[in-house]
Amino acid sequence: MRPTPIVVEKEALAEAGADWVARQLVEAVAGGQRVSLALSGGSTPGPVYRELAKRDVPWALVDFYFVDERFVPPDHPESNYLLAEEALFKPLGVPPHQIFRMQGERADREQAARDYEQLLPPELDVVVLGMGEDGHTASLFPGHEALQEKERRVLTVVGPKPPPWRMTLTLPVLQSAHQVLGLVSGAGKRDMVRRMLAGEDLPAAKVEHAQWMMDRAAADQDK
Ligand SMILES: O=C(O)[C@H](O)[C@@H](O)[C@H](O)[C@H](O)COP(=O)(O)O
Repeated sequence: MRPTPIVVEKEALAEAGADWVARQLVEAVAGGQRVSLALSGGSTPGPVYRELAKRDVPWALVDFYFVDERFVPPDHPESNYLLAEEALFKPLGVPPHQIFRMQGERADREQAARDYEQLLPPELDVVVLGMGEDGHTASLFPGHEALQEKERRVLTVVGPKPPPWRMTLTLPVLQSAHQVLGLVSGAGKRDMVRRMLAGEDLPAAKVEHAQWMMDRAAADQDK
């Protein structure tokens, strides 16, 4: 399914993004059933989440998941959980049982990913994605083998964007989601958006940088 671009002024992105997510959530819970919302990290979604926290949504029916997480503790400045906690969970007073956190603090990264797979619903209802200047989304980087994964629903990866070690939903999960919002802001991403909308293959994401990150991650692991 091809994405439908919605172009707004940068200052209007938070409002437009919050309106879109709130609308999907309200429609999804119409019959009183629970709805799943999966959140990305990075710098773009924070203002959207803060605006979303002001919207009139039956939040008691929303279960919060994560698109990806860096392998850092949940109180680390680079944690995607911390971003969502400060912008959304705390303002809304979301109870812990509605939050399905990727456990980035765990030493056994592979087991943490497999455990998260068990928490995921068969299909996610609403997913918020970002996009890097290299075209990555979630922690799925152009040229990375994780993009070829067809079976696993959650993988650990080493990415070229630090922090290196991450846990990420895979394409099958993102592609089976009912509603997906891609939040993209900044002139530096314009060409990547154009290439993506044109269906072009994106160039591999700075593999040498990724190699450096892998070497460092391996060295960290050996400590
Ligand atoms: O954990 C992450 O880094 C995000 O999930 C990632 O996929 C993000 O959406 C892009 O890197 C864009 O990040 P910015 O919004 O900071 O440009």
